Amino acid sequence: MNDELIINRYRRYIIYDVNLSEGFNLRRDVYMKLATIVKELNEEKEKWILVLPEWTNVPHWNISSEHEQSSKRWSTYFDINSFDVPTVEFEDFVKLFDGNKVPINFVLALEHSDNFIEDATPADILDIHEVDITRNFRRTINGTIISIADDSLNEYLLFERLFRIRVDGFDVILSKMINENFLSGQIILISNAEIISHGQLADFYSMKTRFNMHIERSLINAADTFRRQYLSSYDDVTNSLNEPYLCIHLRRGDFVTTRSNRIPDLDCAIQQIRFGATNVLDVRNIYIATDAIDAEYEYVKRKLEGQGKHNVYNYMRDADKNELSNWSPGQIAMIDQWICVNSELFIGSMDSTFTFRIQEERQKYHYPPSKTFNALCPRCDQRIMLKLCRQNELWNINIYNVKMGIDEL
Ligand SMILES: C[C@@H]1O[C@H](OP(=O)(O)OP(=O)(O)OC[C@H]2O[C@@H](n3cnc4c(=O)[nH]c(N)nc43)[C@H](O)[C@@H]2O)[C@@H](O)[C@H](O)[C@@H]1O
Repeated sequence: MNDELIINRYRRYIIYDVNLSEGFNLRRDVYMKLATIVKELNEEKEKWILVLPEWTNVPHWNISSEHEQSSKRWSTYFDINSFDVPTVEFEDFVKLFDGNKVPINFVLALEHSDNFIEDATPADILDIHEVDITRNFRRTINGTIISIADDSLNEYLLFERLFRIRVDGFDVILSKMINENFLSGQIILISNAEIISHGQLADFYSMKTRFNMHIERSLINAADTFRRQYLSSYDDVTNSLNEPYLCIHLRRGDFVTTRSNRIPDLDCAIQQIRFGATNVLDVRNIYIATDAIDAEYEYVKRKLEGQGKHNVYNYMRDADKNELSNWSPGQIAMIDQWICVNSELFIGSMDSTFTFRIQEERQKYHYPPSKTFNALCPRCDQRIMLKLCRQNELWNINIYNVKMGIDEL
């Protein structure tokens, strides 16, 4: 970090929070939107620093007390020095204020507008209006004021002025709005930041942001060690022991009930995985990243290994128990992701942001789209598969994200 951006309480800061029901991988996406805003703002004279919100109350994570503190920090999952905007972790930011609450000059509380405007301009931002902070923030039992998306911020922040902003606004519009209306503030909180749309998904800023978001080194090392040990996968592809492997992201958990029409049942998944490992790749090793319960995972493994042609692995089930105790659920999820990033062929789960982040990482390392943007088809009924999955007969590499410029198989 150059001198100009040295973190101190006199610089300008953007803090944001996200609806707490959003999971880890969607929140990662929200960071990318905020990073784009900060980059836009930093094209002007002022230098803004992005405060990285703590990973608190992440759904699906059951954090043990041993990992509680570290699991909140971004540096536990990412090499934050690789980020291409100036950032500070929330915990470190708060420390700059010597135990006092941090004064937030403006809270910009985002709300969805009724009309989504495809080509919105700053003039299309509806209803920027100031509201009485005491009436619009809920009060806790002891009378203090809490923020809109994340109650826990109340402990550290002191809110001065609140604006409700009804917008389906793109990242670029928000940076213009801040420049035009809120530059008198030194610290701004954008609440419910998940509402911001990616205005420039394919443009230089956000692709660069994505590509500069490197996974934390010790997680990569753990994944790489596992790859070598169990999957015979080496970064040096000239190594004579190197073998390709298939990676599946088999999303179960809440998707079994909330998205049952978007994921296959286990037998249908097994059918597709077997086809991928035998007909598409002809590989021995299959890695399954999954949030499945043990009984489901064991069933899939038993069926796939039953014919004696394939071996199935999963970090949480196969890694050394001492090593496993080092990691929290979020870190194990990142290890799973990195193993999938490095597979010869990846097949994910529809609608899962966990899958999307793997696909983006693979793009970064130039894996062919045809081996990256695939998802398990929800049904194995041949008629439906033909309709949904664009591939012949039984197999179905589903070109999932055509917008990303995917080639045909
Ligand atoms: C539609 C939305 O989808 C969102 O899920 P989705 O995008 O898959 O992705 P995430 O929001 O990250 O939530 C998935 C979480 O479940 C765990 N998980 C899922 N798949 C795996 C896996 O393969 N390995 C490991 N180790 N962990 C996994 C992990 O903790 C991860 O952060 C949900 O968070 C929302 O509640 C909502 O349902």
